[in-house]
Amino acid sequence: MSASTVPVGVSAAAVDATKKGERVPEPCIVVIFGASGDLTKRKLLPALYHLDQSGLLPKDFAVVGVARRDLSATFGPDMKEGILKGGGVEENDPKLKPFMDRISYFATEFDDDAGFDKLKAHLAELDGKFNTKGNRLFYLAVAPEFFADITRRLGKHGMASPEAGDKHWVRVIIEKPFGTDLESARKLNDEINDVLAEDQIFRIDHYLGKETVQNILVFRFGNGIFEPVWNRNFIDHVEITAAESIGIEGRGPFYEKAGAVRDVLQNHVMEVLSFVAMEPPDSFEAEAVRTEKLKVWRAIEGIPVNNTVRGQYGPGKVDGKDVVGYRQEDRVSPTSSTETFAAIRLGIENWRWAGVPFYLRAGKRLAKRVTEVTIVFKQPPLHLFKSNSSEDNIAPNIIKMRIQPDEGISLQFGAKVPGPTTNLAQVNMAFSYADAFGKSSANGYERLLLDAMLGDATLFAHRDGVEATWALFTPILEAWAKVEAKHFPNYAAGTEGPECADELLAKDDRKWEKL
Ligand SMILES: NC(=O)C1=CN([C@@H]2O[C@H](COP(=O)(O)OP(=O)(O)OC[C@H]3O[C@@H](n4cnc5c(N)ncnc54)[C@H](OP(=O)(O)O)[C@@H]3O)[C@@H](O)[C@H]2O)C=CC1
Ligand SMILES: O=C1O[C@H](COP(=O)(O)O)[C@@H](O)[C@H](O)[C@H]1O
Repeated sequence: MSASTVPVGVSAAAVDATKKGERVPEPCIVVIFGASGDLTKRKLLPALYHLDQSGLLPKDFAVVGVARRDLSATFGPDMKEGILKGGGVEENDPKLKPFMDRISYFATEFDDDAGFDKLKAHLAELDGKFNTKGNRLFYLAVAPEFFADITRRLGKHGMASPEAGDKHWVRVIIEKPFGTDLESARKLNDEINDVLAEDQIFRIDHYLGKETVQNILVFRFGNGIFEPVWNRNFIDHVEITAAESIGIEGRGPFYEKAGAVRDVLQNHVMEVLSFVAMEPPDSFEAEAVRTEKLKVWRAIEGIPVNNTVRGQYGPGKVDGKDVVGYRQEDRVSPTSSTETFAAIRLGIENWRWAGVPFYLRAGKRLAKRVTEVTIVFKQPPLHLFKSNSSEDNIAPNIIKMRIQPDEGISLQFGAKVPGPTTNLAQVNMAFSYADAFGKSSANGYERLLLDAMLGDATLFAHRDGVEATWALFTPILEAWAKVEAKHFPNYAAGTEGPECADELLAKDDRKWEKL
């Protein structure tokens, strides 16, 4: 298959590796708990389909969706619709029917022991039909309160480890949020480790599946020119933004308990931060990468609450349309104190980063969807040239790593304006993923599902890492919980966020990048 015929959603390199036999998983059944949910339909099934389309799934393979309602009649068509819409797939794609034929639905309550016994028997039957050899990848695409219970039941009903003497494997992918604070994360880790060995557990953060997030490591460690300046001697400060223009998309009960810190900052943004700040690992193996990430999180000094701000959106306009405020969203309290925006300033106390502030922000219903890392460099020691604009003289060099949308990397630098005087203006050198490699409809789950089937945990969270990030955010959440958010709502939907976020940077004489 040439690069131009690689199906959307999967990289040409992955397909090449498969052709060489390097990355084809063993036969297996993927069992998705929460199969009637939003995540399964919008992300997981399209991702599995992209893998199948590219020949990255084993020939002997099946998917079983598990949820409580009897959906046997509607599950197939419903999932097919998800694949067509979410996967950029044509209805007449010849690979669609054979893929759909390998998907089935199984109804049980998650606390029904008889249901789990029947599920075990059902999977054994499918092993016979699809030659899947007893290998299982369980995916817990369910609300966090079910993670421990389902795992316990898998153990109780003999599904958490391969049958005695078998060479087969059982792995479990667990969705986020992994706990709601340090104590609950520790408890959850203990409960899950009671049943599963650490190498069976795949705590997923779909940001790590994004090509542009992985590319942070490639940019830094796969090139010779960036790493020498990637430190406190050259970098003034770092900004990481995860801004969304969408609201809570009908997930009121979930979001009321979560908020921007638990939903995005503690996990997605901290994962990105670890890639930006970590030391080069000894190898690109799970243990080595996780060790370096953990060192970053552990080197972060406690974040004082006055280095944090929170916000909640009120009514406003997004993309020219009126939208309601958070407190008016379906199944949200009209007096809710849940933050839909959070920003923090933190410092990493190690040799590389001492004295360099990192500013992180995440929020919903902002002016634009943009996830981006901005590295702002120090000024040259002397300004020799005049600028065409008053701003340019003080404009620093900036590397922007755009995670989404318009994925790419740009470098801002000063250039001579053509003409008889030596004046300077800021220009951009830009790399665009779409221009270089073509557009992709991958959603981040393709790579992670494939890695889990292969038993490669490099891009998954380890228990120590989850606890280290919770240790940083738990005191903030506790402090916020003690003080009523009387100022909520404090930003209008469709804007740059609350004023207090600007004030956080103004204290340091800095400004956020405009969204
Ligand atoms: N949606 C997203 O974009 C993202 C979601 N996540 C995480 O993924 C997980 C799932 O999210 P999402 O798909 O949105 O959730 P949904 O609420 O859409 O789906 C929940 C699923 O769990 C099933 N379920 C709930 N209670 C029971 C029960 N007692 N017995 C059996 N089945 C039950 C539901 O089945 P039924 O329909 O039969 O009630 C449904 O299939 C969450 O942890 C979330 O944080 C992470 C990143 C993004
Ligand atoms: O985990 C989550 O992530 C999404 C944002 O993911 P993205 O890939 O679209 O950037 C967020 O909308 C959601 O609230 C959160 O649960």
